[in-house]
Amino acid sequence: MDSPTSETTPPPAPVTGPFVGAIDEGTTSARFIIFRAGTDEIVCYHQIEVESIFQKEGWCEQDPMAIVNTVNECIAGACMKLVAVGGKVEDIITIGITNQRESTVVWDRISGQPLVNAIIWLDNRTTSTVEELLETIPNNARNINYLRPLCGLPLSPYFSGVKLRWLRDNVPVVSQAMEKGTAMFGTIDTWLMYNLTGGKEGGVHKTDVTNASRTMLMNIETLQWDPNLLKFFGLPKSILPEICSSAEFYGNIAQGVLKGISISSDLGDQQAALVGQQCLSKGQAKATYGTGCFLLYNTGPSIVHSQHGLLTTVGYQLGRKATPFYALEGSVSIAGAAFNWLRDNMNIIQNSGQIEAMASTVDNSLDVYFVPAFNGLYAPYWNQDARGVICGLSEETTSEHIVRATLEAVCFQVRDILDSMHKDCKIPLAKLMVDGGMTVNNLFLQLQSDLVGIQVLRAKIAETTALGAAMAAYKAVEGRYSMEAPLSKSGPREAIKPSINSTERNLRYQKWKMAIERSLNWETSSLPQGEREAFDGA
Ligand SMILES: Nc1ncnc2c1ncn2[C@@H]1O[C@H](COP(=O)(O)OP(=O)(O)O)[C@@H](O)[C@H]1O
Ligand SMILES: O=P(O)(O)OC[C@H](O)CO
Repeated sequence: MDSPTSETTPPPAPVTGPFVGAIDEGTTSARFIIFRAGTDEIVCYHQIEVESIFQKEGWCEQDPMAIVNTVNECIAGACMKLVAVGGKVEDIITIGITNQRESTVVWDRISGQPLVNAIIWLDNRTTSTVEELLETIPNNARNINYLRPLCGLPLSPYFSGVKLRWLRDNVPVVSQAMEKGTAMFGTIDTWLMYNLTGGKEGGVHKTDVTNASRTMLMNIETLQWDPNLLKFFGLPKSILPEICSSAEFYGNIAQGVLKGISISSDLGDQQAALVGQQCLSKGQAKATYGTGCFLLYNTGPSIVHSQHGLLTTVGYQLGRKATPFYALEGSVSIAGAAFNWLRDNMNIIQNSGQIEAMASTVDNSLDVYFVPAFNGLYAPYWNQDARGVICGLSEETTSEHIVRATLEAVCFQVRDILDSMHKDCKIPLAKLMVDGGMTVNNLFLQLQSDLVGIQVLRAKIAETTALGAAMAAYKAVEGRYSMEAPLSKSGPREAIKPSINSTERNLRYQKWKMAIERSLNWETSSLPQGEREAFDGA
């Protein structure tokens, strides 16, 4: 006999297409998300963590085949869920790719197999490569900004060109393959796309302007590989992928559940979030808080060269003939990753679900300041010799204060970047769109608003990065997608306003700057003169 509820509640209607899929391959996890086409409505998704390998101090690698397998598992998992709710996989009209940027893969053209593990963007092994490259700059200038006019970036271990040069100099199997012309280079988008479209059996070798703009090898004006940059790094052009726009036909998927479906977009994850957040006009900015934190400010079609430590990067180019939009970027290498460290190395937390509750048990951080400069400091300092410090410890300090200071560290780093953006762009930012894994934390967003003194607007959906890739893919296929107003299933953005006064804010920021001073140039082979004498005399 039917229960009363089954008489009154009809079974849910099966979901109907068309759909657009997005692969989001982040540093911590990969996911495949299926959106209802032309909207921000998530129909289903599947997410799996990706393991990082730490072989030596400062090194961070991932297994390229594990990345491909994880993405394939995510695709299969999400498609199963789609079918379970009555949707049809053949109604996925196209997919897009978005990815952790700068991470570097080199593989063999004949076998299609990786020659080494992927060097992840966070990896710091190339500090000595940067030193060597600085020595080659004319007139003994040793200027980290020497290449900025060409590529918009300072010389730093962060970028793919430096990692590739390290591989050439240190891994014989890579240098030999480069010489023989059998090596292929790609960032994670390129590697995934090559595998999805057939691998050694005709897989495409392409990237997009946003990912290419993070290699130090692409000319920021021509959007092509630059012969002078290739000469500086001593790298052959034959290993590089073709640079395409962020929204166009890339190729068809060769096998698996999505066989025959096209790939129509490719964007670095931070640029995809800029699109997904609808920051499509000059002057709009967003911050994404994941493993790292990345603040991008849309500068429209103009290239703005930062005088204050920010990066000039391509924001997006939505179609072969579309005007490229540029962005100023402030990159913070350690944001959510600091909590992974508190969990895995310090045992202070067991999972990220505890962070907000723990930090809320105390009213403040009790004057504790944590600079998590594990692999140097990125924007605006670009100090590869900085290392982490925790200052202001007292007998009263508890784990809760340290957890709260870790949240505040991310907020202060964003203040550093906003101050630089203000100096570069002259106009102070009135509000900041935010997204990413850390933004589920309400206390964190309040602290962010308090410590920078502006309104923070939480994204309507958590998956803005994937949404940006899906929007770009749909635009490539349909052309008519209204980027300014996607059909939105969710309400207005939640606004968080500052709750402390500027005197308190500025006082706390001064303390942060003192903590920063203590972290800079820590990694040094020789002690400064005065300190060495004091030590010798002891
Ligand atoms: N409630 C939380 N509070 C603070 N940080 C969090 C919270 N939940 C997750 N995180 C952090 O967010 C990061 C994961 O965010 P995500 O956007 O998925 O990263 P990615 O795109 O880099 O893979 C992790 O480093 C984790 O420590
Ligand atoms: O993995 P995420 O989301 O922190 O992003 C990594 C960045 O793309 C690195 O530049």
